[in-house]
Amino acid sequence: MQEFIYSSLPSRVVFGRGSLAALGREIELLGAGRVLVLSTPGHGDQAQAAADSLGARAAGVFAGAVMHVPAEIARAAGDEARRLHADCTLAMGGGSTIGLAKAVALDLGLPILAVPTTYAGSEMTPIYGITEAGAKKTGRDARVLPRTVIYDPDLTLGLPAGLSVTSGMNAIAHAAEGLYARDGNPIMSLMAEEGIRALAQALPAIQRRPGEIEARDAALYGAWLCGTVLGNVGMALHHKLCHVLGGTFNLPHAETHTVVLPHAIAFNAQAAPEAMQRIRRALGIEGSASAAAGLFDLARDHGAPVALKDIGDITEADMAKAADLVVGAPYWNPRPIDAAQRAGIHRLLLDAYHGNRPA
Ligand SMILES: NC(=O)c1ccc[n+]([C@@H]2O[C@H](COP(=O)([O-])OP(=O)(O)OC[C@H]3O[C@@H](n4cnc5c(N)ncnc54)[C@H](O)[C@@H]3O)[C@@H](O)[C@H]2O)c1
Ligand SMILES: O=C(O)CCC(=O)CC(=O)O
Repeated sequence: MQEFIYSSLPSRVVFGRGSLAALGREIELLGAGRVLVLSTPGHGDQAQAAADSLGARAAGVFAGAVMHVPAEIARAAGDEARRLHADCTLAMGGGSTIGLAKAVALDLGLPILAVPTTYAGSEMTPIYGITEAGAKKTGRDARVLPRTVIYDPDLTLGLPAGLSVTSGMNAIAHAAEGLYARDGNPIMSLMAEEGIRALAQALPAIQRRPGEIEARDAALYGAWLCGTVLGNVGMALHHKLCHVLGGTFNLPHAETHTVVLPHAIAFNAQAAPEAMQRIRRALGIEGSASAAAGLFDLARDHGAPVALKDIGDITEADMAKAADLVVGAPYWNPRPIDAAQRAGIHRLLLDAYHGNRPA
């Protein structure tokens, strides 16, 4: 057995169909009396309904969350929280909304109650990301970890099939990198493998029938596990690539993870054989396909994009700039990233750009 250190993060999870009904009780347990409800612009009505259900404990609604948390939006939400004398935020939505709550927590120390409606996993992590002047800055801070998370699969029934698959792949990416994290441990590996298995089984069912609650339930369970892994152990090359592509080239988050993951896994395959075995097992691969090819097939066969050129305003020439940014400030990786790897990273990005299936 490898040597390891295991410490768990303090958060309370309420899971199950209809669990949003426990919102009032959970806010009361947090001792909050002036809750600012956050959402994206498209979900202002849902946020308002949650605020209405809280009655006098609600201070207001800020429905301005935007992907990758632009710094000016974070400042505007913080100003609104100050103006309303908020003592807590309720983040109802995907990673963008939860990310905005985290930016407010970083600024004002307000506790977060998160109600995730995608599979991105941010609700289980003390990781924040804020984008300013074309660069995404990420960090870890205990203040941004949501205190309470309500997982209600009913709220995910309206998530379109396409976004469900890419968001699920985003979650799978957290677990896949957790399997070879520098600070990995056996508990996180168990969670990672189970999280990938749950999502790999649920996503095809959701794509066939987006309204099937059993599959939604399993996907949210998988997202919880994968998010927990991301929160507890370090990220590596795959996340670095996605942070550069999202922060600098404004590519959509979940789609970028979906396209890049097979290529990052292929790049790391020889350096992390046990992780590859676990990913293959979790994906249910019986033949000779690699973990990387299995992930590519899971995305391609269920309607998700597999090429960067198809998901945003980005050119083949941008891949060289992205490679420079990744190599210039790398995250730890099982296959170390230094200047000598630049050509390999550039090749990886070109494969992702064109949507080539990894061997
Ligand atoms: N810090 C972390 O640990 C962490 C982890 C994962 C992702 N993130 C961040 O999260 C962001 C991406 O989050 P995301 O992929 O969840 O996307 P998102 O939150 O931007 O949501 C995507 C779109 O789907 C809509 N939506 C959300 N839930 C819905 C539902 N149930 N039904 C219908 N529509 C719904 C949203 O309104 C939005 O328009 C990125 O900024 C990323 O960096 C952070
Ligand atoms: O933008 C953030 O909040 C960081 C995102 C992160 O670390 C996980 C991810 O890329 O999905």
